[in-house]
Amino acid sequence: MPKTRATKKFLSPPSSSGSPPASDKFDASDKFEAFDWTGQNRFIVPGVTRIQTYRVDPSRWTHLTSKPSSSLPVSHSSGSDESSSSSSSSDNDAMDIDSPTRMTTRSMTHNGGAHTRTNVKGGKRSAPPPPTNPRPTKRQRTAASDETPSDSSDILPPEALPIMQLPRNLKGADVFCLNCGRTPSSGKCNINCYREFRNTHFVPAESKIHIRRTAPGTHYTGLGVYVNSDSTGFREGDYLGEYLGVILPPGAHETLESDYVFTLDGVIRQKGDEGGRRVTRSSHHEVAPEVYIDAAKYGNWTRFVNSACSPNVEALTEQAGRVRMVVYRAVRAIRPGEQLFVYYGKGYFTARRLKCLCPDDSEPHTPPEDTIYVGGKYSNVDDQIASTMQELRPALERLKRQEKQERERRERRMRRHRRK
Ligand SMILES: C[S@@+](CC[C@H](N)C(=O)[O-])C[C@H]1O[C@@H](n2cnc3c(N)ncnc32)[C@H](O)[C@@H]1O
Repeated sequence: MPKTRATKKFLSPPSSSGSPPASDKFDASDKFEAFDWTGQNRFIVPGVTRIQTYRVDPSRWTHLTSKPSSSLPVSHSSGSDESSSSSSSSDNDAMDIDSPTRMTTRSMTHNGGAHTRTNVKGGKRSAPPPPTNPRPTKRQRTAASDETPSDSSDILPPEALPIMQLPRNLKGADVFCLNCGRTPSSGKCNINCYREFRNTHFVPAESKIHIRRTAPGTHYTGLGVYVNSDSTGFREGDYLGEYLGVILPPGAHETLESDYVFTLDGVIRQKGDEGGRRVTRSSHHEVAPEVYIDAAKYGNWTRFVNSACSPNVEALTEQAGRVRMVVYRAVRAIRPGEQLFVYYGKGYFTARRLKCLCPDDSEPHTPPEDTIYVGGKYSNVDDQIASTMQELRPALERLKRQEKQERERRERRMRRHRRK
């Protein structure tokens, strides 16, 4: 089965997201509407019963950020003792993931990225280092804090980027649907593969987790995701959930001041296949652009997963059917009471002039240099890119050979035709 990592990349300018929320009380009047993950009521989750996505109520958002901090009702031990702090949390302090009316967040803006899986056999993917964003303009800052959903012109149609048209001549062992094992281009693998993949591979993580404030003080990282103490926890390799959000058009992330943007690495595709629709016929192939999933305004519980230098969760890009998705998967068994952590990478923190406050270190610290967390270990970003390119090369060369053969066949046919 081909596997690719998604690299979580964080691209945004510094944010002040380290400060505690102004209010830590959640009540039933906090309204959170369920949306599909594009915000356009169209996307692909039908048939998946436990998926819940939320739009954070804009007025609540403003309310939270404009009010001065109130005292915290429950104190948690900080940093390394995350699991014990989690189990000591009171009900008031926790939001059950199944209770959207109690869910809330702080007004943070940031950009992220994900590890990538590709559809190329053995293809392990890592993303190039994130571009450094310019300081946002006033207009950009205003747009980022705008309470209304992004202008619809900013949002690609749901079928656009996550449903990538795969190169038709990547065949046989090259391209698999992770669900059915068929080649998407065979026509037999379709959107149902995505649904089935979710239904069969994902554990019902939503029923095992809750979101609550992390330990106040030095290691305060806002809200975090914890495994319920009365649950069985997760096993290594469990698929926990999909990173949901608004799909941004290429380049849009550069102007956004969002702390929630995940990057889905590009895949090889046929030139002209834009957003899963064949636009022109062309014999050229290219690596499809990265896709950005912004969970600042639309998303699910995965947006609350904090970063740690030794994470227990990894972000992968999976391909099921023609759908690519960023998924969170447990890299080790995760016990009840533990907080879920994914590794954001150093770039995230340096771009925001933040120190990592993860429990792996008793002091605020800078995460490991230029690394991404792939396959249970840290790897140098450049090495990962090089090895990814190395892995892609045979597939690209095969494509070129196939194109050449096809061209020659066509020319022979034409010649025969002319002779007649
Ligand atoms: C994707 S959000 C995670 C959820 C967030 N804690 C919240 O309350 O919405 C990323 C933000 O959480 C905080 N954060 C997460 N991990 C952190 C860490 N290891 N050190 C410091 N801040 C962290 C930062 O403020 C960061 O911008």
